[in-house]
Amino acid sequence: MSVTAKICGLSTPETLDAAVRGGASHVGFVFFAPSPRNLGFDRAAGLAARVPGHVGRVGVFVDPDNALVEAAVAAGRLDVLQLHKTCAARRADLRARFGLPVWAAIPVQKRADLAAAGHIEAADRILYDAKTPEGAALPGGMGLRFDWRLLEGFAHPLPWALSGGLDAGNVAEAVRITGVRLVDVSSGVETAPGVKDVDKIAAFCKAVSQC
Ligand SMILES: O=C(O)c1ccccc1N[C@@H]1O[C@H](COP(=O)(O)O)[C@@H](O)[C@H]1O
Repeated sequence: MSVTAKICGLSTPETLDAAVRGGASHVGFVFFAPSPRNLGFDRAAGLAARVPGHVGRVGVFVDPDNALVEAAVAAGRLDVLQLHKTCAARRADLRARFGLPVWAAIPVQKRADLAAAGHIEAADRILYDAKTPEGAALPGGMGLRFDWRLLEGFAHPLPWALSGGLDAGNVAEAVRITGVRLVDVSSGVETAPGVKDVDKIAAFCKAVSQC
């Protein structure tokens, strides 16, 4: 079975096109004001229009209110809600309200963090992401990774994806260790926070295609 990629935090037509050209299965649009990748609705609409039908548009949110999600879903023509720091009750509400699948981010640093997956509710996919430091401005998108060996042999209760510190040079190892089939990258295809790079996107997609 092949491995697919989500390229997250896209904000320009050139880099979005590079992700599509590279064969990404998903593209990610961030709607979180403190992020250097935060998208305005007009820009999101322009990018969304370039995404072909076979590529999923994922909106990335941090405990969002309904108004934000409503505007983002409309502008970004979202297919998926990726929710960070959002409790199960709120995930259930958003899933029902917008009729979209929910990816629940689980921050991982140590084995005990995986317990959250065991009793996950109101999620269609788990996204195991590296835990960012206490007090960090972002719950993801900081290029941090966790020990992938924690996922070795883990009984995943749902479809799942892996993110956190992936790049073209390490994604094959992450796939080999964890067996993941959907990898998610942001910082690893950037030259600076929020600045995506066409060549790095191409290299990441190529590395994933060879897994
Ligand atoms: O990318 C962001 O700015 C961001 C903001 C708020 C929540 C999540 C965010 N990004 C997600 O973080 C992971 C991993 O990113 P990285 O490759 O380590 O930089 C990915 O799932 C992004 O969707």
